[in-house]
Amino acid sequence: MEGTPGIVVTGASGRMGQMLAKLVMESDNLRLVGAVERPGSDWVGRDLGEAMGGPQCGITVTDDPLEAFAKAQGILDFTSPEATVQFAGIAAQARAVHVIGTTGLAPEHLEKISAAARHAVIVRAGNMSLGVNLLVKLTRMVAAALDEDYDIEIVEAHHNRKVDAPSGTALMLGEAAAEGRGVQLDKVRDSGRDGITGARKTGDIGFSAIRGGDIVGEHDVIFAGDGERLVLRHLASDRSLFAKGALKAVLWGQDKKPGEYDMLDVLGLD
Ligand SMILES: NC(=O)C1=CN([C@@H]2O[C@H](COP(=O)(O)OP(=O)(O)OC[C@H]3O[C@@H](n4cnc5c(N)ncnc54)[C@H](O)[C@@H]3O)[C@@H](O)[C@H]2O)C=CC1
Ligand SMILES: O=C(O)C1=N[C@H](C(=O)O)C[C@H](O)C1
Repeated sequence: MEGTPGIVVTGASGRMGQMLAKLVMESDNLRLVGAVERPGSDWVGRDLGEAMGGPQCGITVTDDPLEAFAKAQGILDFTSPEATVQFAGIAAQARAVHVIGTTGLAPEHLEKISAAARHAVIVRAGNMSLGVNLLVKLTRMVAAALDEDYDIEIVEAHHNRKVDAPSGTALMLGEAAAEGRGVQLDKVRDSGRDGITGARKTGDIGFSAIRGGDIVGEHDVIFAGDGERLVLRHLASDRSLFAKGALKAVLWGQDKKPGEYDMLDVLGLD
């Protein structure tokens, strides 16, 4: 195990954090060297393995990312936009590969992440699964092949704890559809219809979000024309799918030049 990249998992008590920590501990290619939680979390100061309901693993959860990142070659980060921006700066100082799965990032967050990527490798994607990244490519292709007679609607469904909408994946798919059509998404985006909205505008890309129960993540890209409808669909039924993609990304990034990358780069799909 010596010589394999040392990994810190942030948001270690979260749904993704726990999944990532478990997979890194099971990995032959990566070594877990730290776990970070927000100040005030009752996991801080506890052994991570025990806090996850298993045997001790010798990693104490900390709320000090500076100290934790200093000994890491990779950071797996599925937290919140504010935390991710802070972590991007610290990971860049440590020259650690920063894999960002966090969604709900606003333009001001993205700007700061881009600044950090001048000094270190950042891999960021709203969805780290192979299936969704293939769907991104298919969406771009179909949107380029069909004209505006086909209305594009993106429908996503997630668990009832999700805090952002549309999902990061839905936005990736929307960007791909807009690219295929040769337009800018922010000019044609239509999210959250309610009330007397008026008829649909030709060329808009619509977004709808369903929240309920324990749905892991489902996405449909609908191309609705007169007399026919084409639906591209991805259904995730296990979060380990995303975590496996993140582990692949942190290994891939180890020998890359500083810059911003995505999962299409990691998976060789671009
Ligand atoms: N890109 C992808 O493939 C995927 C992305 N996600 C995204 O990952 C993020 C997290 O999702 P979940 O794990 O479901 O949420 P969660 O709420 O279960 O976990 C987030 C964790 O981050 C921690 N956190 C917040 N601020 C922090 C700070 N300053 N320092 C350290 N820890 C901090 C929270 O305490 C919490 O434990 C969301 O933005 C979600 O959309 C989720 C699944 C897949
Ligand atoms: O919050 C989640 O759970 C998920 N978030 C990502 C998103 O916003 O698209 C990826 C996945 O769908 C699960």
